[in-house]
Amino acid sequence: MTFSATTRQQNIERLQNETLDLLIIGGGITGAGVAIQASAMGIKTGLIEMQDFAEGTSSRSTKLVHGGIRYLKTFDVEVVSDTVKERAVVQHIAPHIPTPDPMLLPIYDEPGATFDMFSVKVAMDLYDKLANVTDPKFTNYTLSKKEVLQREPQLRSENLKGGGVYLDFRNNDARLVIENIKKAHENGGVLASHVKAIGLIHDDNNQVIGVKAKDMKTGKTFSIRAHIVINTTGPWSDQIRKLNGESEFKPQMRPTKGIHLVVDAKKLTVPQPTYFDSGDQDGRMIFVVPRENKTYFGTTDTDYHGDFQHPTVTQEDVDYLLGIINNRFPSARITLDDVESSWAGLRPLIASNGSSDYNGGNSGKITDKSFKKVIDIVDQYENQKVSREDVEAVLKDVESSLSEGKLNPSSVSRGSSLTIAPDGLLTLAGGKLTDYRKMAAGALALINKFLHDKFDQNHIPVDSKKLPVSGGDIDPNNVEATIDFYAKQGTDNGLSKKDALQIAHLYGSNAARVFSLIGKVEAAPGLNLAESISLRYSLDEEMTLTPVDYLLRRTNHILFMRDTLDDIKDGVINEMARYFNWDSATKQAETEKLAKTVAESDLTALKNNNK
Ligand SMILES: Cc1cc2nc3c(=O)[nH]c(=O)nc-3n(C[C@H](O)[C@H](O)[C@H](O)COP(=O)(O)OP(=O)(O)OC[C@H]3O[C@@H](n4cnc5c(N)ncnc54)[C@H](O)[C@@H]3O)c2cc1C
Ligand SMILES: O=P(O)(O)OC[C@H](O)CO
Repeated sequence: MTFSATTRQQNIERLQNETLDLLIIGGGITGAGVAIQASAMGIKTGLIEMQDFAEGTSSRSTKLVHGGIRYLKTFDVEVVSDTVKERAVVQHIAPHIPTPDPMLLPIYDEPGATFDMFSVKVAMDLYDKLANVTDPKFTNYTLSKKEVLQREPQLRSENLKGGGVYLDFRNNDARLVIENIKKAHENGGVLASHVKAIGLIHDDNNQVIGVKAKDMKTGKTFSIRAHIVINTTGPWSDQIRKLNGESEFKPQMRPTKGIHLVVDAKKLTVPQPTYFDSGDQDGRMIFVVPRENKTYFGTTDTDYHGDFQHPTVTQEDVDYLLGIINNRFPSARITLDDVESSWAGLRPLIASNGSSDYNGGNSGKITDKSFKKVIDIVDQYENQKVSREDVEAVLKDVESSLSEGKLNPSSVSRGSSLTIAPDGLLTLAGGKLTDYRKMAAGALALINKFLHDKFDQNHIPVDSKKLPVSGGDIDPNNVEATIDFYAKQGTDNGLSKKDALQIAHLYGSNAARVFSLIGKVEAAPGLNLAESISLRYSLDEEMTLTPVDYLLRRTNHILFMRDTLDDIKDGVINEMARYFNWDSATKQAETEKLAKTVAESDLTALKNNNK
């Protein structure tokens, strides 16, 4: 089903001229999850995303679908319980994306260790129980020190006590977003990338009835009308909430930056995803994950106040991660020059989330000073010396100062929150990518109620656990066999098995649509047939508008296939220039944007500084 640059133009026209039931601001995983469910329920749904879909946090994660076993240590059992159960759900609705891949958790006997051999078994048993993991192929087990070193001989052996192995899933975060977006489009949703909400529109009762929007490609501004508006802008959530001019605006978000570095697997070899304490007693745990023939590792967790659209990797971030990796894998001796690619993203943490709280509650501790303030003001109120408003003012002040006892970023709960502002603006923020479906289901229950109560609409809820994403028409219990089946359509039409499998793994059941281009699409100059049909499909059906969209988010070329990137990038640019009929200035600008993105990814500036 066409979902192209032309569709984008048509959808912008529709957004200007039709009143929606629901407008979603933000096209990361949270917005995409709301869009697929709302559109499937027959709710007239629009979504605007100011960048490319998934260009925010949802393409910059650790690329896992996981329950966060470390959150058990801060007793965030609710987050773990919700997210670990969601792993299997996401794998069922998007079988070609999350892949089960048991995590190895080496245990070191050192101060501040998150787990020891006893507690890791307890945690893994709880983790499996919460997720109802019963398949002996995936239930957890422990390893002796010798067994751990047999698996990962580069690991430091001093103080190593053994390890735990438990099920988690590797993921392609940006692919999960675009497959939700495409399905929402297939369901009748009206979605457009590079459209930014720049203002809220209110009726005479100061209720939000739409947004002022800006086409970021043309600069043209226009209005979009909707009965309900939901803010799913992740780290940007406060910026949207501020648009309604709330006089007593209190920030809700506490964005923290996390970075990842990618090296060749020959430099750092792990047979499976591996997860261990940083060793710095900072509450951090670090992932090391194999991907294609690379290994990536991360992540940091530092409060961030910079440019949300361009979080960058700093020398300090690199030093921190390389220090940890070279301590844990002493023979690897990874240096900055070994880094082939990288990425930086912002967690949309809820500031008031205490370390053991979920859904935006606030079990954070307040200081004695604030506690005394509350007691005094209530005492004065009881003696009719102050008004109720005076009490409310103090309580509001204390609530916002909950971040007084600012938790270490890694102790802040990864829970989500769904809030309604006085003008009716909904905000769905926080959480993890893993529980996007559940977060969206919660929001849809509220949206459906509003549409019923205020607009007399009756939409039958869908079981989102059984709502496959685009490309997800695959037996979740028989993924490899189904992928092989699809790949055969490629080899039957002359593709190599490797190329056919790569397309089938990336596009799932949509691989059939990609292979149907064979015979219609020639191999473009500088590209082989497989890359040419993959690119054409992405241009026609994934609203791919730029080379960066294709090489960074729709495929893994920039992050995990760096060896062949230089061979194909000119072919991609030339084919897109032909497809879009770019003039030379546009082609030059897109070429420069790609070069800038690749230079940022491979840390050229830091490497030059170190010369
Ligand atoms: C380093 C790191 C590692 C992580 N690892 C994992 C992991 O492995 N597994 C996991 O489950 N979770 C992980 N997470 C968490 C997960 O990535 C996030 O919870 C999730 O991606 C947030 O998605 P979102 O849609 O809420 O936000 P985003 O993906 O940021 O989407 C918000 C979108 O809103 C758009 N936007 C902003 N303002 C406007 C506007 N005015 N108009 C229109 N659009 C606008 C932005 O461009 C953006 O695309 C990680 C996060 C980080 C930072
Ligand atoms: O938010 P953290 O600290 O659990 O880190 C995110 C991980 O890298 C994957 O979820």
